Amino acid sequence: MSQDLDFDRYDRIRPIRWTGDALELLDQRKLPFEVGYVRCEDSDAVAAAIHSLTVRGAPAIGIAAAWGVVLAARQVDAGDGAAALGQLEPAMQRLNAARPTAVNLAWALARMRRVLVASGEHWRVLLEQEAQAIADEDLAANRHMGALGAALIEPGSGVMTHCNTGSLATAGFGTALGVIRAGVAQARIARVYAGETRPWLQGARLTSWELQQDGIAPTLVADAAAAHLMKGGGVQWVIVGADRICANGDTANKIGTYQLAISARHHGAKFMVVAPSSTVDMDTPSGDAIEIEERDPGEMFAIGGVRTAALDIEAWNPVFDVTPYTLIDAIVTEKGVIEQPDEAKMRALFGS
Ligand SMILES: CSC[C@@H](O)[C@@H](O)C(=O)COP(=O)(O)O
Repeated sequence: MSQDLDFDRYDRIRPIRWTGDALELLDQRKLPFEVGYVRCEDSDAVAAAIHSLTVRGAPAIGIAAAWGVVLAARQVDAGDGAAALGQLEPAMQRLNAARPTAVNLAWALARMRRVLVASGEHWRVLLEQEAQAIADEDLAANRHMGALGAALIEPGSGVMTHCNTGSLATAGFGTALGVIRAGVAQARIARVYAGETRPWLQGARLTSWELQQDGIAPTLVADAAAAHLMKGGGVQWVIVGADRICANGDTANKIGTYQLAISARHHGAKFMVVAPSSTVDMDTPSGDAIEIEERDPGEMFAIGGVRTAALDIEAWNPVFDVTPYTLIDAIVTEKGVIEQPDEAKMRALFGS
């Protein structure tokens, strides 16, 4: 099925560009009104870009961090990889601290560490090759997951998605949005609803814009409209990405995902999580052990620089939540699909 898709159609947006001497990041704070790249010439600039959401989405921040290590290596004078690792460790720890919830960040840095430990005098070349491999593997995984996820959807279905999980959040094509792209191309999906995703509006600004480039017209809904929409029967599948999938299948994703899962179960809609295996964290037993990022409450007081909240108030701004595995109907990864996930099925596919 995936061979039928013209992937080049979907490969126009690239949030991360390696120029050979710098990392260029599509500035997602300004999309869709300004399309421009921020140039990072050292690893701390990459860490700052990850923290500020200039680059965002679990796979994309892992890829950016890997290139950040390549940039950090420019400041290092070492004869082999093991010696370089000691000098690179502080920069890697600053990259890792940029955002806590998406495991792809730590996963990509662990891959870079492993390459350093195993490499001799050619460690710089091998490090750069590893960063490119992380990006290339992500794109290939997304294309494969698109076909696997779409196959679960009955023709003519309505789907709802949350946040942005497309090319902007990955090396290309997207996770949940990849399934939606494939599903629309195969006429399995007839309607796409995108939740706004307050407070940062990834759905309203990014997903809507990204789907427009493909000629897919999503219907934007307020996050608060989801239950009402599902009650009317307009949604057969909720399809979302993930920032961390635990050993038991509990899944952290953008704040608001959990209430979509509850609402889907209540209304008889199915709930699909789509993520590469780099998002699976078998070392975290359940969602209770995930650190949930809390961002500046100021993000909730204004939209586009215009104050929308009363003055002198307090706000709480957790930016992820955990959906329990019992509310998930399918976890789609490039390694395969787990329906009605639980720890035994997770361990069978991903080992320990
Ligand atoms: C393929 S992206 C999967 C998730 O990273 C995505 O759904 C999400 O929650 C992104 O959050 P963000 O805060 O925009 O980085």
